[in-house]
Amino acid sequence: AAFPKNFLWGAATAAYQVEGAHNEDGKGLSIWDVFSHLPGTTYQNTNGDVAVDHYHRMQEDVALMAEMGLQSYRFSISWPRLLPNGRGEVNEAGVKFYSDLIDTLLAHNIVPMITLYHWDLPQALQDEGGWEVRSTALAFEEYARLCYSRYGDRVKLWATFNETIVFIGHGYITGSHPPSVRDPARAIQACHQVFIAHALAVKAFHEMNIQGDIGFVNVLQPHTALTSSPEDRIATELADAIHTHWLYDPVLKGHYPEALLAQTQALWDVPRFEPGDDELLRNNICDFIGLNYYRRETVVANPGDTQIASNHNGEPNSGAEFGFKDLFKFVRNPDGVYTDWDWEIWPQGLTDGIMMIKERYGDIPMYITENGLGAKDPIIDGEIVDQPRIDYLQMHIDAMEKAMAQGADVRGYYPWSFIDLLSWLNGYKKQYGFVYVDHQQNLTRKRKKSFFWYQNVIATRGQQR
Ligand SMILES: C[C@@]1(C(=O)O)OC[C@H]2O[C@@H](O)[C@H](O)[C@@H](O)[C@H]2O1
Repeated sequence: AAFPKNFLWGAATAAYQVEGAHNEDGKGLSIWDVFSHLPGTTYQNTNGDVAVDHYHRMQEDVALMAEMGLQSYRFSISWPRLLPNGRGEVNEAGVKFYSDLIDTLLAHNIVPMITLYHWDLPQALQDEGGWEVRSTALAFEEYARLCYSRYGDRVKLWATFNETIVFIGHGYITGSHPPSVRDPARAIQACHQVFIAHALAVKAFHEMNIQGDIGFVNVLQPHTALTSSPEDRIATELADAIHTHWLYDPVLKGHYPEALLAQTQALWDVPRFEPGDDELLRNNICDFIGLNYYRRETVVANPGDTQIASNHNGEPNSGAEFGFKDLFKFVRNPDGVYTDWDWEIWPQGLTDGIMMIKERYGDIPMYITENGLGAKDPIIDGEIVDQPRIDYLQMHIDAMEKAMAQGADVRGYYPWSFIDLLSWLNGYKKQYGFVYVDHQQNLTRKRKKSFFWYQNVIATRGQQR
């Protein structure tokens, strides 16, 4: 099945990982600006102070996107760049940066897709309690309304949050992300406030009559039991319930999965609802779902403690799998093929995952908002020969096409990432980009082999790959 004419061939980034200029032109600090400066929190003490300096090189970077023929670009807005204190006073220089980015994209016929929250909460709001308190959700609505009012005339594709499982899971369960809490009950309550923030932003989107679509971006993570034992099968069902049903149902069905909700409220009396929360969730369903696919996980029952997997490089495996005490944990599939960061390469999981979402949520429009290979790319005679990335992406485009042939309404593909960027915990060794950044040469950009490969995929609308 050829890809439809209006299918969007894109690529993705996130503000904290590319922009730098962490305290320039009036920007406030985010929790990542603060956390990454704490000793030992990130690999090699890397941080986003400069990142790959996209803030000062935006025109050059968009020109590279245009040269590639990119039809869409998914980026996130740094909340504290617009609202240094999280709410109230607007930093007009920050508003202008994204307005210029949007105008430059449109001038090159590149469709912008905005992610409002890609983990960089204003530190000022964290100081008030962060995602655990309702006032942060209200501040998020104010921030969303500001973005709609300033960019809603030109941007048609909006997503509220990126990967709750990562910023809540690592922020409140493993503690490897800010605010470094390890308490599942607090995690569930924080996650509830995020769902409310999302619903308030969707409600505002409708009230302001913004022309376009608004959605949510989650990790798409199929689970396979290591053995057919009852324990492993139950553990796998629990992994599906927590990683998929709990995180997708509130934004696609408008409520939590009942059985699991009863368990969390019996166990920890969370999530605690405020009056009106039910209606907010029920009345603000997404127009689309963004799916970030990287890997499948193999599951066993977990008699032990919560674990954090790390890769065999010994680095903290950002986005690392974690087990839930006495519930389930992820283990290596003995027959699996793995990346250097211990993520199983399993393209069939993209087909299966898309069809699982279609099965559970019906004909919801979907975008593959992230998919990519994190690797240390080979450099041969000065050329970045990232053939493993080309092979990975080609297999996953095939897998996506298979799901579309089975009737899934997939509307775009955004490989992670347009350009090599700062990995939250893994510094710069873990590269994902079509464009290389030379940290020994003042962050000079260099086209990788995959840049030209993807240029041709786009030019042939997916026929050649
Ligand atoms: C944890 C990790 C990684 O570093 O590999 O997973 C894949 C990708 O997901 C994105 O949402 C993050 O913004 C980006 O930094 C990457 O993060």
